[in-house]
Amino acid sequence: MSSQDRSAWASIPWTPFADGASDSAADAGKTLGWHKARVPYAPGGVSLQTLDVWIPASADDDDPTGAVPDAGSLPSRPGHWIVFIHGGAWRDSKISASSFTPTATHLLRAVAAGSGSGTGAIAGLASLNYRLSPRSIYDLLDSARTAKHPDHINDVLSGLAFLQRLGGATGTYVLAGHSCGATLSFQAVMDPARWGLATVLAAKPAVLVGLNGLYDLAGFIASPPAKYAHLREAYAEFTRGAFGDDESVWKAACPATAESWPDEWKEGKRVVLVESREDSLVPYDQLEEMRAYLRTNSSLLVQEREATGDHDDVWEKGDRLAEILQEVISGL
Ligand SMILES: N[C@@H](CC(=O)c1ccccc1NC=O)C(=O)O
Repeated sequence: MSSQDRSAWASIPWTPFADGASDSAADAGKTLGWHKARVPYAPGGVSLQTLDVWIPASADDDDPTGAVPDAGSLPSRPGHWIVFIHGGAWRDSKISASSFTPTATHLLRAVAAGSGSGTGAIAGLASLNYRLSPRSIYDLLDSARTAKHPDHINDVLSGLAFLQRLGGATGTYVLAGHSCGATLSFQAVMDPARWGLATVLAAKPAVLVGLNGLYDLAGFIASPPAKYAHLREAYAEFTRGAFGDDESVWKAACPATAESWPDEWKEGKRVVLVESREDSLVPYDQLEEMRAYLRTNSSLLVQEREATGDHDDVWEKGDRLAEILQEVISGL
């Protein structure tokens, strides 16, 4: 860890993470853990090159007078890390790392209730921001919103590497991503040289969890399923916005069309694909294509889990996502 890493980490204090929405009045306001919001992970970086971290309260922290962890420390807990990458078509500034908050609440509540200890223990949670592509010309005035592939994946890898230098997300950890965040999760286990990058991770994740993911943009744009045909222009617009006009770049970047990448993921154990049949923005076909690719091109264990509701419900509610992540963690 460099002194630059140390001061970036220490620049954000730990704050108590309280149970804001517990059904049980007795639990409301209970400290579930400690939270750091928007920690800068890139030296001299912009507002979106930041990450959030949550650490479960330990038994010692139950004392209401228990001291807040030192801003320079990353308290160590037994168990596994989960890292989340949000979606929003590489451009929606209303969606950020904080979209993991409902899920983090459910997970840390389970830890506090004792159902998340032992084999299913959680060492920490992280959620990454990354620079976005412009949605309109006005966004070009904001240096956090002028990203073009591979800037998004570059930021994701930089955030992960930073967290690992601090001692988080080491060992056997889980990387989960929603929508274009699922695309980014799969890109994160490919050789960074594919993107002309040299970012070194201490370890890649052992499990990927793709939620309502985008896995083949060129295929969707060429022939969208009938019920989603009205979205073709929207897909073409955000795909060009993120990757440019060259279709071969889209194919090389998407995990269901990029060639023979599973060989580059030595740590890979398992892929969990989650999709809702009620998703009005991403068709189930994307999951099916990803599953077929993995069955043909890898010996990874591929599992499918259903979610309900529309595209964003899975992270807006967070209960089903927490359940899936707990199941994944207890299988490690
Ligand atoms: N609200 C988004 C739309 C969006 O996120 C989206 C639309 C269609 C398919 C996938 C999407 N998001 C994936 O990250 C936007 O502003 O473009």
